[in-house]
Amino acid sequence: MTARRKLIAGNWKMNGLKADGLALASDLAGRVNGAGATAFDLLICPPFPLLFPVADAIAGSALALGGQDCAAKTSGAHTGDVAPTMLTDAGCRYVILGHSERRADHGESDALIAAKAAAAHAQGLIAIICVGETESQRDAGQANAVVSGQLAGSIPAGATAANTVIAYEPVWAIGTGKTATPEDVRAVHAHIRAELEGKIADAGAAKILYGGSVKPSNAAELMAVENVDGALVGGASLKADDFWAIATSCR
Ligand SMILES: O=C[C@H](O)COP(=O)(O)O
Repeated sequence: MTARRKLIAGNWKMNGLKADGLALASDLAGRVNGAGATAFDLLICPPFPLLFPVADAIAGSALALGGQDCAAKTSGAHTGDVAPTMLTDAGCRYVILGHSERRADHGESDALIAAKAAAAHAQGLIAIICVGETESQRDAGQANAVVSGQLAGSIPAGATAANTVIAYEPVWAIGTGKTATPEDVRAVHAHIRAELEGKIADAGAAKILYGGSVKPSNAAELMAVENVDGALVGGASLKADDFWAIATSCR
């Protein structure tokens, strides 16, 4: 099996003001700095207004920074949008794209997500492309088909294992406390691994994260599942102790 270093990503979503974000980021940077060699890379994705101050707070640390979205365009008359260059200017290495909350709240299509990912790649960002089925789709036995369609439509030409991470997030498990069973996760991640062939260069080295109610009590079991190469964590990433416990459960 290809060895893939774990990535533990914290998606703060629309939570926290400057003081909260700086305290959390500084706490995590201190833990990363003091940990020595780890089995994981740690990433935080704060809301846009916090990127610059958080970048200053974690400067010199191995804690990585990412955005929660970016535009498909590089600049211009696009009110409210944030260009990939603005993320790199703020010190970001990663950007989350196609999160189910963006797909639902903003009507983002697979084609738009692919365009955003291509724009992110052009600026040297690593795109974390999110996929996952709803509860009704799972109940109808469509989980793999839905994920296949999202992968086919959302991964741009030029994607490689170095510039693209896939996050499998079953919508029904996000923020609900319902976690997919290790067997559910194993089956979908194996399906995604097979689907990446031909869509991502060096597909066997591409990371596939699991997201959806990951917490300290279930992290070790989930992170041990084959083809689970880390986690995309929402609620539990807002508490340093919980997020660090999830990360250090990686072996
Ligand atoms: O991006 C993170 C996911 O939506 C998971 O969120 P959650 O850990 O709060 O369920």
